[in-house]
Amino acid sequence: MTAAGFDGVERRGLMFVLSSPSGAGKTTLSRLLIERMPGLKMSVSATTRAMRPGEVDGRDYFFVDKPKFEAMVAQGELLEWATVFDNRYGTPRAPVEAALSAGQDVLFDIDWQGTQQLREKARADVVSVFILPPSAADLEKRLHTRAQDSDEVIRGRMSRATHELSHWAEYDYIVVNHNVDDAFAEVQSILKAERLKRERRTGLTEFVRKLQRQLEK
Ligand SMILES: Nc1ncnc2c1ncn2[C@@H]1O[C@H](COP(=O)(O)OP(=O)(O)OP(=O)(O)O)[C@@H](O)[C@H]1O
Ligand SMILES: Nc1nc2c(ncn2[C@@H]2O[C@H](COP(=O)(O)O)[C@@H](O)[C@H]2O)c(=O)[nH]1
Repeated sequence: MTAAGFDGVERRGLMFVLSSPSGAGKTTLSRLLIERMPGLKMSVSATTRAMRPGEVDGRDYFFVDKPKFEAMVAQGELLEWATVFDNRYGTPRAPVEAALSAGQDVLFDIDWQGTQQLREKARADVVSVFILPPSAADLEKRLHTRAQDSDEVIRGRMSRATHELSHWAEYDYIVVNHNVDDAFAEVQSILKAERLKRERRTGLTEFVRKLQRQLEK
């Protein structure tokens, strides 16, 4: 689970988690992170929810039916899973383990239940960020502007937002998504700083020893 960092110091890969009430901007920020941060791989979840217009199976989600999802759970194929808005969502284990072993960081767009499960499994390697919308009105507007869910689905997501919000204090960082550029810059800074944390830079001792040997010459 180690990778050469950009500066040549080996480090452990990390699991970078974004959570928020539906519509606050996780998907938007995740896409930007994947585009602009080398060494970061998106975890593609499995879900039983219906595909939205424009979504692609295997890119946005693995769309599966309930029996298939239950089989994945039974066979231990999911690192975490939860029921959200009456649908099941879960993180396939194998791609995450493969990415971490290959020295990549992994990005998760999952809810608070999944985040709790990841934390229980790998506390030291999970960095979690909760995204807040600037206001309830903005949140509702964003869900409508996205234009991918029915009014009934949007009402359901808005009524669940309070419960989602109640988990904000479990997260390492809180970002208010007023505008995408600023929120992206903040999330990017968090990832950059976490990549530099001493505890996960397993190659530091060796790196510093080498420096000392050079200095002693
Ligand atoms: N800062 C922002 N200002 C205005 N609109 C935004 C902002 N961030 C995201 N949006 C828009 O809000 C909508 C919802 O964003 P997005 O799909 O990223 O939310 P999400 O948190 O991933 O939602 P879900 O949990 O339902 O998947 C999208 O149409 C997106 O373009
Ligand atoms: N615990 C998990 N939650 C997940 C996963 N994949 C997505 N999600 C969360 O579900 C809701 C709804 O997503 P949507 O795409 O239907 O709008 C959102 O909060 C996601 O973060 C997962 O694998 N595990």
